[in-house]
Amino acid sequence: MSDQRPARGGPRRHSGGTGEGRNPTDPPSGGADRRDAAGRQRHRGGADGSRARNRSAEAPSRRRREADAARRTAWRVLRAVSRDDAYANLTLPAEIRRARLDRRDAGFATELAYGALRGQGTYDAIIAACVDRPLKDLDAPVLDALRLGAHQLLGMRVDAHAAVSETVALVRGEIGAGPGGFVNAVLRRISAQDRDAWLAQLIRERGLTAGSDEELGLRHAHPAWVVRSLKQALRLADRSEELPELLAADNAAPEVHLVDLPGAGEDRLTSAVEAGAERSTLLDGAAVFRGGDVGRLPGVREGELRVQDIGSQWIARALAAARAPEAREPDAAGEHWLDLCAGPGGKAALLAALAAQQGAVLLANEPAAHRAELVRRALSPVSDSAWQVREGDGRGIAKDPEVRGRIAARGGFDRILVDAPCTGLGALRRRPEARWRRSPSDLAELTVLQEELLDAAAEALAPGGLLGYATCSPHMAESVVQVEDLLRRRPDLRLLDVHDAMRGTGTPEAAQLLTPAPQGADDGTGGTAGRMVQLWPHVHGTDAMFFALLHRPAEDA
Ligand SMILES: C[S@@+](CC[C@H](N)C(=O)[O-])C[C@H]1O[C@@H](n2cnc3c(N)ncnc32)[C@H](O)[C@@H]1O
Repeated sequence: MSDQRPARGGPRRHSGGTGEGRNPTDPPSGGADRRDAAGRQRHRGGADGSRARNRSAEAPSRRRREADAARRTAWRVLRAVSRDDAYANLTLPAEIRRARLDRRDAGFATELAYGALRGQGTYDAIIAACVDRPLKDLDAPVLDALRLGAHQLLGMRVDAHAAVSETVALVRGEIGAGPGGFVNAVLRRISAQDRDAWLAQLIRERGLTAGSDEELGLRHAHPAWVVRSLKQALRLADRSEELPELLAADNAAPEVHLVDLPGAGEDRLTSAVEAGAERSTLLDGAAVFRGGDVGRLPGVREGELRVQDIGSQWIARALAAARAPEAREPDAAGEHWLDLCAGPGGKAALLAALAAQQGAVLLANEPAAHRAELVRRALSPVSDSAWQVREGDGRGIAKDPEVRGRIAARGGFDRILVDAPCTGLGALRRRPEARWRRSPSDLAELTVLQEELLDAAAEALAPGGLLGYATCSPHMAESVVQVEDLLRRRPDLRLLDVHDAMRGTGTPEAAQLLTPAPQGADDGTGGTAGRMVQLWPHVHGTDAMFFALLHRPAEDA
């Protein structure tokens, strides 16, 4: 049996629990498989379909047949992601509720599922080195279990014995007895060396050069094309040497950030601070919460205290506070604001609250009906005289007769936010599976949509108005290049230095962290990047949000 042979790559670190194990080169799938009454797959075992004779060193009565609830929850999340293209951040809370996990187990399931998903590319490379066939030939449920096992062994402080035996129990309970031996044997091979040793082996075997996109991608579990995009964006910001830090930050769980909607009544932030949150050092009205269940904080259920990345808050506040160069009015009273891509309503809620304070009104636009409903819900704590939701394609907004009627007197909207659909490469911390699901081909479609939304916004902008363009992606094609292209198509627009508005709304500490890209740098973008802001997880603790501010000078200015 394979577990009796020295494992590849070094001495065994532990003896393993079940003692059961088939050679990992035995197929776990194929014609020999059958399903039980519950539709779960049962594996008969060997390549020839004969019943496996892998017996545990433990007595059968002592072999665990069921996984613990936390591991089962994590496995279900991985199954939903790989089988149904589900989003882990939506599936996980539902699975945690379904399994009624307590706080500790919920934390374990979260770390397990998110870590296995984030690390998938690297774990798959390691698993592939332990089996003799392409991973696509493994049963998907078995592969998901192996990923969970690999993350426990190489990415968490889980005892190796427990990692192997509990994962095998998970496989037995959820898939069938047959693949239990296979999984046991593969995990034992994986456990033979630690993550660094595995990386060194794979890098050596693949002949990867240190610091290459492929080597960094393997080391930090990012596809090479994503590494390349982030590298380019960092170079533009004169932060090239920070790439490993950024990649590492993408693999860390983001902190929970809170925003207290201004004008919503009591000071919810103070209550949150009393309950353990810390006021943000970057932005007034924001806090960081590390205390677990955010739902128990006063105001969260009512939607007045909201979970929102500080980068998003900062952008909404900067747009609301920005002043056009020729602005005559001291404030935004009487202005019409537009959030063109509002769903699910994070920035729209803050914008609406700020609009209400300043005597402006916000139109929040979102084409997807269910997301438009989320926007309505997000805006509900704010007086409904300050906002309205439009359900429709943002590209047609300037031609919508109802919208035209509303803004006719001002000649357009005074402030527009285009928080465009994008690859989300700036929010990889939040969406653990996204990096493996996205591909460079997504860019082609998204950049066309971004361009069309920007054109529509420019058309709907009033003379003297401000247009904010945000993406949750530092990819140059979705950020700086979009703005450059818009300026070429619309010579009536001017690019403002958005640092002024960002510094004006952030704390002095935040202002210090805003280092503009070198002006006039030979960056292939015309040197305008210095007037746009790129936030970074490893610098600002926010998502890698991009923000640029444009202005349409009034004709008489
Ligand atoms: C990045 S999200 C916006 C996030 C939002 N601003 C927030 O802070 O919660 C982009 C949104 O644009 C919407 N969208 C997609 N196509 C659109 C279109 N043609 N016009 C307007 N919005 C669109 C998506 O449904 C999605 O809700």
